[in-house]
Amino acid sequence: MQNSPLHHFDFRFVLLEGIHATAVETLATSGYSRVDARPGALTGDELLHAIADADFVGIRSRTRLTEEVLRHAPKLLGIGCFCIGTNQVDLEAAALLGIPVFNAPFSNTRSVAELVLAEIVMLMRGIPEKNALLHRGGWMKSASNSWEIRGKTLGIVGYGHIGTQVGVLAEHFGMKVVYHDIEAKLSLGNAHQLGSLDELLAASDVVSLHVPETPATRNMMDGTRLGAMKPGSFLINASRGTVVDIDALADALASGHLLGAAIDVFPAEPKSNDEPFVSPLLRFDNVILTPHIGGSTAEAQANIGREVAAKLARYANNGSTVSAVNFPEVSLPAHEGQCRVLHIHHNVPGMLARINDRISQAGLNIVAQYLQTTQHVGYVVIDVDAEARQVAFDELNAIDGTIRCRLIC
Ligand SMILES: NC(=O)c1ccc[n+]([C@@H]2O[C@H](COP(=O)([O-])OP(=O)(O)OC[C@H]3O[C@@H](n4cnc5c(N)ncnc54)[C@H](O)[C@@H]3O)[C@@H](O)[C@H]2O)c1
Ligand SMILES: O=C(O)[C@H](O)COP(=O)(O)O
Repeated sequence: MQNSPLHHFDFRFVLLEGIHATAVETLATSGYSRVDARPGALTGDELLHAIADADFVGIRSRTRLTEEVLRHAPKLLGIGCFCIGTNQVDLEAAALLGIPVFNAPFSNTRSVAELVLAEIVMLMRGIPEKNALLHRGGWMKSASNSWEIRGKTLGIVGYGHIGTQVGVLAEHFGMKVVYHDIEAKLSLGNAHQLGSLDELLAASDVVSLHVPETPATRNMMDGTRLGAMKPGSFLINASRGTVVDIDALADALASGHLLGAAIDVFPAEPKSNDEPFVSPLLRFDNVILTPHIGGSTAEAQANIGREVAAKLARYANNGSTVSAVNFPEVSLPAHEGQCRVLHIHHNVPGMLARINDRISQAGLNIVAQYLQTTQHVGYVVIDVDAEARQVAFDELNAIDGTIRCRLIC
């Protein structure tokens, strides 16, 4: 990793995956004009080459930033996930390399919730298969397997930002809402938290998944869990593709145990719009397939562009790490008239004493000091008078255990 007192307005931002233009506008407003914005996701050597010289990288859900990839970007100071999910980044490796990761935890949640509501109505009316048949010239005017959603039970798995909104919207349609979450949650409206996932599966006419990708949610909906759903019920997944065993879902649809599904996310997704999509679900007319567009609305993408770009710009020119998902969070005021030294270090015993010894031995006057730690990483921010900046930087940068040191004046 390179530690340097580079002027912060020289930073280079690389934005991949067609991040909304509001990101570039927001960075420009903050004084950053060196922005390389590209349309698609990159992999392999193309990715390494694109980010080799970047100070900041912006991605969405498709770009994998593994430890190996991060090690090929020695200047990298910060990562912006212009989406909710951050599972595509090795968060721990990033933290140990001194790289905070930011995301947009709320901006696209309403878009996902609206899509899920529409899918509940479509599935329970049998619209996907009627629509497919009609496109092939078939006419299936029938009320068989066609229901109002009023009075039916929606089971929400993962009652977070999206799950709660789905619940509220579903109640407006007259649905009964039950949910399962590993945390105790405040129930909105008349929603009712159930003690276990199995209880929820047995009670629900529609199950909608809104959990993050974690080891515990991987294949959470396997053959056994799908079998535990009510006969003739429906499954919706707009969370992460790894949460559902797709082959087991295909079996449950083929046997008629499930009457339909709406799937927006897949275990393997094409890297670009030019790659073909392959799935055992292609043969089912009663499955709504969407290409991971739950959060892809104009409103959501414009808001995400602004939100994450603002977080990156704030970290670049102020050092604030508020809402970083992998890093000690420090909220910093402006530092006009002073210089700010940002010191990221391994969180080992005695580190703060070492920092303060260095500062006092150098006779530096500290105007303000901020500290926050996580299990492995510590982040100290020190404001000093402008004339002391180089000494302060050199002293802190020389401390054993330093991961990264940066000066903002
Ligand atoms: N399809 C899309 O385009 C799209 C858009 C946005 C978000 N997402 C995905 O949707 C998911 C949910 O997003 P969110 O913003 O609501 O997240 P959130 O963090 O606000 O909520 C997730 C909830 O799941 C719960 N949870 C975690 N592990 C669980 C488990 N094993 N069992 C039950 N509950 C568990 C958490 O306690 C939390 O309440 C994420 O995976 C996110 O990446 C997809
Ligand atoms: O995590 C998210 O916010 C969603 O999965 C959307 O991802 P996207 O920005 O790649 O559409």
